[in-house]
Amino acid sequence: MTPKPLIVIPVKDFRQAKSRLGNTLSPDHRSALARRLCERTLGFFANHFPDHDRLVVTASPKIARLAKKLGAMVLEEPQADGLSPAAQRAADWARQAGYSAQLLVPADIVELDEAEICRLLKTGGEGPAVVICPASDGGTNALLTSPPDALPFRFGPQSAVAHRQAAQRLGLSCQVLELSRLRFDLDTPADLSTLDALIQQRGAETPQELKKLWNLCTTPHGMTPWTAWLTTP
Ligand SMILES: Nc1nc2c(ncn2[C@@H]2O[C@H](COP(=O)(O)OP(=O)(O)OP(=O)(O)O)[C@@H](O)[C@H]2O)c(=O)[nH]1
Ligand SMILES: O=C(O)[C@H](O)COP(=O)(O)O
Repeated sequence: MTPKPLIVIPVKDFRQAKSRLGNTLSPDHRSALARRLCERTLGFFANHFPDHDRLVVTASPKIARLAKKLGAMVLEEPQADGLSPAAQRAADWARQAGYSAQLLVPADIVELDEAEICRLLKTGGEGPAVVICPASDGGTNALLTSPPDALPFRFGPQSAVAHRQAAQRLGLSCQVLELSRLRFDLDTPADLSTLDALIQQRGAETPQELKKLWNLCTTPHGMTPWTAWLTTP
């Protein structure tokens, strides 16, 4: 058995990603944003958790190449059928490969924090267990399952509650861990406003990476893409 949890990162084709930003960002901006978020996620785990294997689940050959370049293994899915099927596919693979647990993290967290992930990985304990990290919108922004396929995946609206209920129905040890950085993923125009407010609030203390992320949402001319997008014939 491999004692360290497998880090599972599901990534759908960048051109299909961030559809909830479709009325705000142009397709090119959305794709570039999704790619940058994915690169940062893979780079974060490669740099801070090199002793944990990483597995990217994707149907995109382009993302598979990117994942391998950034040190991750790749589990190809025939098509993007949704986050829960992708998570289940990973859990089945992880179980068969001998991993005792898996930590699924979406590739759109704005600020991954090493101390938070260390705390998450230390939670859970022995035996079948689930640790849920809720997103600010009630989703699940990290899910630690031991064994990997300990429970059915219920990603979607209010999935943090759905996962807790599924764990309780199965009599699994279940902890809900609120982590302030991990709660914030970039899905909606309101999340873009939150990112902008975060940058304004931090001012000179703003990490360069956050500024780069924000710059990806604006045109070279400093206009916001929604202006450019709406005025594009
Ligand atoms: N492999 C795989 N990953 C997925 C799939 N659907 C979503 N994801 C990934 O799961 C994470 C959370 O995605 P969502 O926020 O639900 O989807 P999104 O594409 O980022 O945004 P929307 O298109 O607005 O739903 C991201 O890393 C996505 O790339 C899928 O069908 N297959
Ligand atoms: O809980 C979920 O379904 C995933 O984290 C995705 O949620 P999101 O679409 O709100 O990011």
